[in-house]
Parts: sequence; C-alpha cells; structure tokens
Amino acid sequence: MNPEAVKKYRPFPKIDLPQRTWPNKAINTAPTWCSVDLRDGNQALIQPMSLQKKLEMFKLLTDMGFKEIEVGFPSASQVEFEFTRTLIEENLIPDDVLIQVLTQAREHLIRKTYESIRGAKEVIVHIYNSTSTLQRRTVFKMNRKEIIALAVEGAKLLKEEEQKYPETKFRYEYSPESFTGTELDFALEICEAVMEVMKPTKDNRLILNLPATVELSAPNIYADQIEWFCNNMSNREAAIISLHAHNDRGCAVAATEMALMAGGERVEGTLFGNGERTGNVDIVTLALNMFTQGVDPKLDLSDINRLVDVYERVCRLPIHPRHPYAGELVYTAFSGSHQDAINKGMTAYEVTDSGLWEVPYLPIDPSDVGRTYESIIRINSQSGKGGVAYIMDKEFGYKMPKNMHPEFGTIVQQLTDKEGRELLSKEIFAAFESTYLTARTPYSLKGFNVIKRHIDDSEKLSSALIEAEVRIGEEVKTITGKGNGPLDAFCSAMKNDITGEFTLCSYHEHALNGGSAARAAAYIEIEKPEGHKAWGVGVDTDIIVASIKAVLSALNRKK
Ligand SMILES: CC(=O)SCCNC(=O)CCNC(=O)[C@H](O)C(C)(C)COP(=O)(O)OP(=O)(O)OC[C@H]1O[C@@H](n2cnc3c(N)ncnc32)[C@H](O)[C@@H]1OP(=O)(O)O
Ligand SMILES: CC(C)C(=O)C(=O)O
Repeated sequence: MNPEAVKKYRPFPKIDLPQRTWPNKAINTAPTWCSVDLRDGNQALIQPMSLQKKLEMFKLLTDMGFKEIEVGFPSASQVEFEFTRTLIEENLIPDDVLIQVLTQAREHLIRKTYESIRGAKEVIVHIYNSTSTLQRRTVFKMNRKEIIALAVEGAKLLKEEEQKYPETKFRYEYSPESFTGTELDFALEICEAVMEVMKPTKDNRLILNLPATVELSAPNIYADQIEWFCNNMSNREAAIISLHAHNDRGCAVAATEMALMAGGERVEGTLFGNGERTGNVDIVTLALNMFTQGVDPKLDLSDINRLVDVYERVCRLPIHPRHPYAGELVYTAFSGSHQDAINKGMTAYEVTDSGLWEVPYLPIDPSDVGRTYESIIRINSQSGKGGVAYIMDKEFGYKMPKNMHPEFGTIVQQLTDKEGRELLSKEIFAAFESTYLTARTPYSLKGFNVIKRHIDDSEKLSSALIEAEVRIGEEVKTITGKGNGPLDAFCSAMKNDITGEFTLCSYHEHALNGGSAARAAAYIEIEKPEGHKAWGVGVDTDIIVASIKAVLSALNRKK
C-alpha cells in the first residue's frame, strides 16, 4: 500500500463514557425484530425485487415469525407503491404483523407514502433524514438548526397526514440517519425535537432508530453511543431504541450484540445481511447466536435451507459457503483432528442424558436448523482415520473397531493423495468393499457346515467340529477341523490344511440392520508368525459365517 495513503484516515474518537455498564450485561431476551429485506435489502440489489418476488419474501418473513416488516419505500417507485397496495388490498398482512414504510422527510414523498397505506389496519411510518456532520456539510449544506427544522417539519406533516386516514392506527419511527457519524448531543437534540412534535407516551412509544448507516468504528463504540444516548434522554420510557447496523467493517453482528447490551430493544436487519455495500446486520446470524446461548430468538430458523433457497432466488445473490450457520460448508469438517473430535463428541452426545449440546467444533446441532449430519465430515487429503470411521458408521452402518481405524484410514489417505480431491462417501465405501468384502482371492467360502457342537455352560469344555469348502483359485478344497467353537475349528482347519500358522488377534461383531433380515458384520484381525497383521471383514445373515468370511478376508489381504 502507498504509505502516504494512510494519512487520509484518522481514528474514530472515543466516547466519553467512563461509567459504561454495557460490558457487564448479557443478552437474555430476543429484541423486537424488524426485517428490512424488502427495503434496505431490496434497494441494494442489482435487480430490485419484482412484485412477485417481494410477495415471496414477505411470505417467508411472516412464516419465520417477523412481527415488524419494512415493506418498502412506497414513494420511490411504482413497484414499491403497488406492493404496499397489494398487501393491503389482498389482505395479505397477518393480524399480528405490522408493516412499516419508509420515507424521507420531504413533503411530496410523505404524502405519497400515506396514499400507499390507505386502508391498512396498523402501520409504522418511518421517517428519516441524515444528521451526520459530514452530510450536513456536504449533502444538505445546512447547519444544525436547519436540519432540525427539516426533521420537525417532516414530523409535523406526519401528524397532519394521519388525520386523513382515521381507519388506520399509526405508529412512528424516526431515524437520524448516519447517527454514528453525528455528534451525540446533536443526535439527541434532533430526536427530542421530533419527540416534541410526535408526543409519544409510554403506551404509544416512538421508535427511535439509531443507525450505523456506515460502520465507522469498532463495535464497542456503537455500544457506547447507544448507552450514552439512553442515559441522556429526557423521556426514555416514551421511546423504543432501535438498532440498524451496517457491516462496512465486518462487525455489524458484534456491534448489534453490544448495542443490545447497551440498551437497544429492537433490531432492524436482513436475512444473511443483504443490504447496501457490505450489507445490513445479518438477522439469521444474530438470532442463531442467541439461540446457541440458550436464548429463544423468537424467530423460526428451523429450515435454514428454505431461507437460503428463497433468498438466493429472490435476491439473485449467492450465500457464501462459509456464511455463519447457513453456508454449505459450515457443518463440515475436512481436517483429521476436527473429524476425530466431532466423531467422539457425537458419540458421547448420543449416550449422554444431560440434554446439552457439547460437540467439539460444532457450536450448534445442525439438525436444529434443518441440516443433516451427513455432510458433517467430508474426506480429502487433510482428513484422518476418525472421519473415515465416522462416514462408514453414519452413512453405511459399519462400526469399525477402533484398532482397525488406522489401517482403513491409511487406505483412504492413499486414495485421496492419488486422486487429489475430495472423496464422495460412496467412493469410501467402494474402497472398503473392495478391500475387505469382495476380495475373494486366493480364498473364498463355498460351503460351511457345523457337523457337531457341544456347548458347555462354563465354556471351558465347549467344542465344535466343522467342515468347510474353500475355493482356492479354480480348485475347491474340503477341510475339516476341531476347536472350542466353529470359528476356532475353522481356523484350525485352515492352518492345518491350507495356510499354515496364523493367530487371531481381535474379534468384533455387530448387527448391520434390524429386523428378521438382520445381517451381521464381523471384523477380525490376524497375525502371521512373521508379525504382519491385517484386518478382515465379513458380512452374512449368519454371524458364524460372517466371522469365517472375515478370517478369509484378512487372509486374502495378507497376500
Ligand atoms: C441510508 C438509507 O438507506 S436511506 C434510504 C435510501 N433509499 C433510497 O434512496 C431508495 C429510494 N429512493 C428513491 O427512489 C429516490 O431517491 C427518491 C424517490 C426518494 C427521491 O428521488 P429524487 O428526489 O429524484 O432524488 P434524490 O434522492 O437524488 O434527492 C436528493 C434530494 O433530497 C434531499 N434529501 C435526501 N435525503 C433527504 C431526507 N431524508 N430528507 C429530506 N431531504 C432529503 C437531498 O438533500 C437532495 O436535495 P436537493 O435536490 O435539494 O439537492
Ligand atoms: C433509513 C435508515 C434507517 C437506513 O437505512 C440507514 O441508516 O442505513
């Protein structure tokens, strides 16, 4: 960077608030949410929403449980006006939902705005003008007094227009736009001047929306500004302090969280943070952050895929794969140590009865937002044996014994190195199948019979005599053997007649699926006298046959 360029910038001044209390507070309840997707979000789109798309978004927002929705800037365009009319005329606004309309503090725009809401039961009329030092100087070329007069005139006009619509209950919102770039004493003065006109009471409060129209400083400064404002208001109980943060520094969520701790009661934002420039605050992230702290966000986010789907279609913007809570990859671990920890954490969660979600690397249970576990672990060259074992278990039902994980993990690792890409689950299963289940050379089982069996309660005197037909290449050999059980008898027969010495080191089995057609999977590790170990896997409806197949699978792998 040009070292001179930095001289164009200066630090944002600190707020003089030595007794600040917000850092010791916590968010314990959900704020009132107001979606501004249809207005602030919409005005920032390359192609603003058509009426149909607005209707689709409105439906989604009401389904999610938003009770306040800024539906547009009706005086700005025909679509905006018609959309507001459609909602009212077609009775599409649920009884418990308030629509909100935005207008500048300009006479013709205010009058047009009221025309757009004729016949509505209840509406929030939202009026704004910029108050920042910079905009006063460069955009409006007005001093403080003149800017206050502009806001007051606008507010008076609201009161005047309201008389023409006796069938509608009006609530009001005033935004000193660019609040964070405004001297605090001036922001307070202009808000109080508007309150003077609107005469809110504690039963009919004025929404004072204090926006970070542009995010100019660190999130703690926004919180300081909000706390300062709340502390210094003369009629605090007659106002609802609303937050409206933009994300220029990437901190809108943090800024809003801190500002809620500082006294904010209401939040305006959008789904996934769509909005001017870097966007508005992302309400989905904010709400799910609350949820993962045990606070009911009072929004239904249980089908996040629907939210993504509607958003991407209506806004024609993609969700980043790493977008908090919603991105395609956010419930996925590729790296070995993460997979191992998730695998262990999920297993522990399934057996624990604390009811608390405590899985390493996953701050939220994906199923709470309608995502499945299936994609939690994906396999590439960064992956480890734990992740491979997880896939085999969760997707295919094979619970490999822990001692077997390194062996199959290495086989998969070699494959990912060779392919140089992520492996699909079915490719991992194919590797498992060809390594353990379908490798039939040199040995495979053609027939098996238990000729005689004695079962002793103490197991010490149990015995079995078996006969087996083993295919070795083209040849089929019949072997017989004795042992303390059918598996032991089969191993003796193999050792004596075909392979020579080997030792059975580990044995594990489990049912693969339930019901009368249940099949069993057996896992056997053998060791040759020269010290070479290998695992084999067998599957059959008969557990003994499954274990015998597992022995042959291990012997086949040895070659
Ligand atoms: C931070 C925000 O997101 S605020 C919302 C912004 N959203 C939008 O602007 C989207 C919709 N807007 C529009 O369609 C148009 O801008 C309209 C219809 C509102 C107004 O259109 P126009 O009057 O043709 O143009 P424009 O917006 O450029 O008007 C600028 C004039 O309004 C004045 N103005 C701007 N904001 C305000 C305000 N809040 N109150 C009073 N006057 C204002 C400006 O000073 C300027 O005055 P000038 O003409 O004397 O220089
Ligand atoms: C109209 C106001 C609230 C706004 O959109 C902003 O300041 O970003």
